[in-house]
This record gives sequence, C-alpha cells and structure tokens, in this order.
Amino acid sequence: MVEMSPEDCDPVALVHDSKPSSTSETVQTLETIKSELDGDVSDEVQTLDAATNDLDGDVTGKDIAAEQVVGGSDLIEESGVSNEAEEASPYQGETLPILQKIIDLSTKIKDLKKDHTVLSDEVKLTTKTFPDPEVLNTLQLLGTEHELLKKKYLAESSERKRLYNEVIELKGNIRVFCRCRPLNQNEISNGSTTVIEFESSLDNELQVLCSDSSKKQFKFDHVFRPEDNQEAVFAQTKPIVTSVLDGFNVCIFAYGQTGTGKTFTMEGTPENRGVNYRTLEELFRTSEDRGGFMRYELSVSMLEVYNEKIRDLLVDNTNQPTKKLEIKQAADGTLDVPGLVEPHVNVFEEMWELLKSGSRVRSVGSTSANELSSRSHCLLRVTAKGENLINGQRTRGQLWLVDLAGSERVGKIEVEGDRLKESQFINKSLSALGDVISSLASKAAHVPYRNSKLTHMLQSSLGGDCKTLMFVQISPSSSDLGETLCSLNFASRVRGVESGPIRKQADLTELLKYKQMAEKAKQDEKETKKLQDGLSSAQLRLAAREHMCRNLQEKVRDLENQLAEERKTRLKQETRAFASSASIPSWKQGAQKTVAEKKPPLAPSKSRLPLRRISNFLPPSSAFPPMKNSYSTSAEPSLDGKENISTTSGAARITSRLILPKRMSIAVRPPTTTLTTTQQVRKPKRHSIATLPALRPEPNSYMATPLNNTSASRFNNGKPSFVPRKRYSRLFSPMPELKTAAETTPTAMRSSSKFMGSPPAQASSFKSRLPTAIALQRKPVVWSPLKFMKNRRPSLALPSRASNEM
Ligand SMILES: Nc1ncnc2c1ncn2[C@@H]1O[C@H](COP(=O)(O)OP(=O)(O)OP(=O)(O)O)[C@@H](O)[C@H]1O
Repeated sequence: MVEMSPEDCDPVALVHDSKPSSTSETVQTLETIKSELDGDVSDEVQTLDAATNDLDGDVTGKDIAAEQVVGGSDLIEESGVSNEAEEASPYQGETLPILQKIIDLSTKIKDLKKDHTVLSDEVKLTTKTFPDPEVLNTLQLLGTEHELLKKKYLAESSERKRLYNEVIELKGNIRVFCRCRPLNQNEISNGSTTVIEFESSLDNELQVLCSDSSKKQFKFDHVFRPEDNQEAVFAQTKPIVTSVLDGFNVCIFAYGQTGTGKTFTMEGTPENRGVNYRTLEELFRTSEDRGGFMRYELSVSMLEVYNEKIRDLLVDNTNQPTKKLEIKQAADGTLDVPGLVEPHVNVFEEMWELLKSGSRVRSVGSTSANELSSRSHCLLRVTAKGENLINGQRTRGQLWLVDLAGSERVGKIEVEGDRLKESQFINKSLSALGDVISSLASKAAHVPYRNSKLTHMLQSSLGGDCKTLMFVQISPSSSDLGETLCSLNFASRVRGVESGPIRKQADLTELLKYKQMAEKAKQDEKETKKLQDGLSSAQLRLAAREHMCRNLQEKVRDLENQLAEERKTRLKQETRAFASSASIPSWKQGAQKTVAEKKPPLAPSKSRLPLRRISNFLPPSSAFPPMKNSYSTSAEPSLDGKENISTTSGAARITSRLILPKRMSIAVRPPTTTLTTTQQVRKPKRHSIATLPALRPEPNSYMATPLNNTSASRFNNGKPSFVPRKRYSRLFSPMPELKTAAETTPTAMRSSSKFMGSPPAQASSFKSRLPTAIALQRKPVVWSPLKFMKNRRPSLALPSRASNEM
C-alpha cells in the first residue's frame, strides 16, 4: 500500500494546490474541513429530507430544495475528489470514516437527485396535464346533474308542500284535541271519582258519565288520556307547527276550565316540556335541516290580553308605565301591533330565555281552583320568514301559541273585586272566541273578529287557509262534571268546523254539483221541448212539400203520357204518309205529302193512352244493302198485313225528304182502347222491326224507354228477367219506386242507355233525393226519337248492345 501524506488526502489542499506547513496544521485543517463538511452535509441532508417530504405539495419548494441539493452535492463531490489520496493518508484511521461518510452521503445525494428529477418530471407532467379533459368532463357532468337535481328538488319540494297541506286540510283546518288530566291529590283525598271513560281501541272518543248515570259520548280528532305524556301530545301537534316554515299561518290554543292543565300542555314544566318549548325546538331544528336550500329568520313576540288590554311581555314594565298597544291594519292588509317588541333570534336557547322572562311577568293570581291561575290570555307569536336559496322564493308564516285564561263559572270559583272583573273579561273574550269559531263553522259571511282583543289579534290565523288546533282540557273529577260538559260541548261546536272546512266544503261542493245538475236537467228538458216543437213543425212542412211534389209528379206523368201519345200519332202519320207516297203516282205525291204533313189534333190527355213500347233499335247494317245517297230501313206494313221492306231508291228519297230525322222507332203493340179512324185502319198491320218474336218481352210487363237503365242491365247480362212492371216508364215513376240516386240520376241513366245522344248529364254531382229536385232533373232527359236522330246524325254505326238485344 502506498503511503500518502496528509496533504495528498486534503481535498482543500488538493483543490487549492496548497501545502500544509506541518502535520498538526494538516490535522487541524482536516478537522475543520470535516466539521464543515459534517455541518454542510447534515444541512443538505435535512434540506433534502424536507424537500422530499414537500415534493408532493409544493413544486417550487422542491425546485429550490433540489437546487440546494445540487449545490451541496457538488461541494461534496469536490470534497471527495481524491478518495484514493485519502486512502494513502497516514491519518487514514481517522479520516476514513469521515470520507466513507462523505462517500455514502454523496451516493445518497446522487440517488436523491435522481429521485428529485423523476419526481420533478412527474410533477411537471401532472401540472401540465391539469385539469385533465376527463376531469373537466366529469365536472361538467356533475354540474349538469347538480342543476337537474336542483330543479327536481324544487318540484318535489313544492309537491311535498302541496300534499302536506292537502293532508292537513283533509284532516280539517280546525282540529280539536281533547286532553284529560289525571286526578290531583286534592281530588283523590276528597274522594272524587272519575267520570271520564275512554274506548280502549279508539283514540278519538270518550264518554262522560253524567249525574243521571247516562253516558254522553264525544268525538274529537284525538283524545289524550291522563297517562299520555307531553311527547305523545307533541307527536300529534308537530305536523301542524312545521307548516309555519312553509309559509302557513297556524294557531294553537288551549281552552278549558281553570286548573285543567292548559298551561301544563302549552308551557309544561322543566321536567315535562310543553308544546311551546317543543315547537320552538322543532322549528329551529327543521330550519337548520333545511339550511342547504332555505334561509329562515325567526322572530318572537309575547303578549297577554289582560282585561281587554294588550300587554307586551317582552318589555320590562316594572319601572315605567305600561305602553298602550293597539291592533292596527298594516299596509299589506295584515294585522299588527305597532310597538310590539319582536326580536330576531338565531338560536333556540336565546328564544327560550326570552320566553321564560315573558312568562315570569304574566298576570297570574290565585283562585280557589288554581293556586297559580292564569288571569290573562297569553299569546306567543313566532314569525318565520323564509327565503329559498335556489329560486329566491320568499315565505312568511306566523304561529300563534295561545294559553287561554281559564273558563270558569264566576259563582263557582268564588271571586270578587279584581278577580271578578278579570273573570268577566275572560268569559267575555272566550265567548267572543266561541262566536268567531261558530261563524267560521257555519261559513257565515261576517265573522265577528273585532268583538274582543283576543279574536282580533288572532284574525289572520283563525279561519281561511290557516290551520287551527284547539286543545280542550278537561278534568276527570266528578266534582267538575258540569264544567267538563260545558267545555266538551263548546269543543264539539268547534268540531263542527272539525268536520272541517274541507269536509264541509266537500259537502257543499256535492250539494252545489247536484243543484247544477238539476238546473241543467231543467234546461235540457226545455231544450228538448223546443226541439220537439221544431221537429213537428218541420215534419208538417215536409208533408206539405211532399204533397206538392206528388202533384208535380202527377203533372209530369200526364205530360209524359201526352208526349207519348203525340209521338205515337206522329209515327202513325209518318208511316201512313210514307206508305201512301210509295203507292201513289208521283203526280199525286205532292198532294199526299200535304195531307201527311198535317198532324191530327191531339186527343185529350186523359183519353189518350201511353205509348206501350218504343223501339229505337236500328236494324243491323247487314240486313239492309247500303244505299248510295240515302237509306231507309223502315218497316212498311202492307195492306194485306205482311211486312214489306221497301228498298227502292225513289221511295227512300221520298222518305228521307218526308222524315227528315233518321227516325227508326216504330210503335209495336196496337192499343186496346178506342183509336182514331186512321189508327184503326192500320192497327193490325203495324209491327216494329225490333219486335222479333224471340226477343219480344211480355207486352204488359215491360215498357222500355231509352233511359230505363234497368232494362239495359237486364239485357246486358244476357238473362232477361221479366219482373212485372208498372205501365209507365221507371224514369217517370212515382218517387217511392226510386230506390237509389244511382238508378235515377241522369248520369246513371245515360251510362246504361244505348241512347248516347240523350241530353248530356248535368248532374254528375247530383245528390239530391228530394222528389222535387229529381223531378226537375228529369226534364232534360225526356227522350224524343226526333232529338235522338238529330243528335246521332254523324254516325250510323249500331251500338253493340243494340245488336245484342236484337
Ligand atoms: N296531564 C297532566 N299531567 C300531570 N299534571 C297535570 C296535567 N295537567 C295539569 N296538571 C297539573 O295540574 C295543575 C294545573 O295545571 P295548569 O296550571 O296547567 O292549569 P290551567 O288550566 O292552566 O289553569 P288556569 O286556567 O287557572 O291557568 C298543575 O299543577 C299541573 O302540573
């Protein structure tokens, strides 16, 4: 091993390239360096530790610490440059541990530096990527969800309020609870017995044993027995009081004979807290529960009505004259007592302290019934103003907690002087309260609130949509039977309201509904009568019109007959003229023509017979050779009765001159009745070319007219059916026979008629079924062979159906 001088292992000396003067100096120097290094290293290590600990939190701190570490480590590195020299030092035994320590520390520092770098990178990475898009998205989603929940909450909250209110209303806006106190020591010692009996299974009924041993039953919303504690009482009361926080006005009062426990129920004792204490406690608790979305401001007032005077119980009046307080109507229509102290309270304890101080100054006196009898009505008012933090909606509810003065018979409690006066005022105000409640129960138009200070004060919390709860306090003692019955009867009257405005309203609504129904039925009856009258007059008018229509139809029928007759006569004349023109010499033709053109006078319509059958069928073209100039296919009856078809061109020319229209129809059947002389001569010989025996229908069963669509349909299907028919055309048949509009409308007739030249259908939209309308519509479709020939002039082609029929 090579020995090294102390100078060689001195890092400072190495760095600065200096040489120590002696060994002791060198040792000293080394010691100094060692201590310096120790201090520095420990500092650096501490710094590093601290920096490492802080890395998670403070990036800047870490950076600074890291810089320090870097500086420190550099120094150490510098210090440990010549490890080898140290190893060679003669003071190796002393310096070795130091150097080893330095080396260890420098290694540690290096490691820490690495860690620091890694952590710094991590931190930088986290800082750069913050806020992460995913985090942002989640935040956004949470925000939306929050908004939705807020909306839902508001909806649910208002629904809860509504339902809650409905439940209270269904139970009755004025509810009556009865509470019976236990027999007190005096009563027990006096040997008084209990006259009150309770139904074991029912908590809303009680029976009073009357002096004549009869039992009187009373029913209330709830009956509390002597063993029921304050908690049980408040459990039933709680739902009503909390509605103050929803903005409703509530009034709870205790009524009853003196010494029956009114004050005990309302105020209670420190051991048995009453309704007031528990109510206020509940209000504060609920308002705190709702703190997340509602902000409430509770204020309290306490006053008494003593001898019809209002006295503020929260003001110490001992050293000053009592301030006179009056009830006034505020600008918003509510009643208030200007000057009444109404401090805001933030905590329950504060409020309770205030109320305790007020109770202490309340007017009490000793009566024969109660040592500490309340000689005034004590009214505690809690005003709850609420603000919804979500939608800003504001509510204001007032709660009155009233401990009434004892109702007692003046004679019974043996009072005189001031006590007597007090009792008179008490009874007067209680009687006024009874009147108000009775008016509310009977839904009277006027409620006498102003008859006493008590009712005037409670006006805004009695009736209407306010919730009222009355405790009727009774004594079980037989000695108080009369008073008990009085109180119970009064409470029953109040309970007339108990069945409540809601139930009463429901009843009234039902009654109103039935009334309205009865009125409607009456009106309906009147209406029906009117309609019936209208209907009968319309029926009369209709009958008259029908009669008129029938007359018109008759006329139309006559005209039709007349027309048919005329046609028949004309045809005969034409035929005769044609026959004679064919047989006589040409020199006589002129004279003959003149005769033929002369029409015989028409017979009176009644003596003329309707045309039995008119045939309009043109003979098939093949049956007649085509003619050069004109044509004539008329069937010519000869004098010997044989049918003779003339085809001479001369005769045809004459015919075409004589019969200008291409008339093809010839009457078929000879009339059976009397005819004119001319007709008689030709009667047996006349036949239509269309009347071939095979196809001729029953002469009397069918009267074909061009417009008879029924006939068309009959022949169309190739199965002629000869249903007996009326003798006249269906077209002009009486209305009852016209079954459908399709059968009678000109369109329908035209479509089935082979007489395509019939007057154009004008009633494609024809819908009327009235006889008059139909009769009018028929006029244009009266068929005439002449008209037909005129219209058909351009075409000589035979309709296919005509050939079928042939
Ligand atoms: N339910 C009850 N349980 C136990 N004790 C009761 C009950 N009700 C009343 N008492 C007791 O009866 C006494 C008279 O009660 P309280 O003073 O409340 O009667 P009150 O009706 O207020 O009388 P007043 O009208 O004269 O003020 C008290 O000592 C009270 O503790």
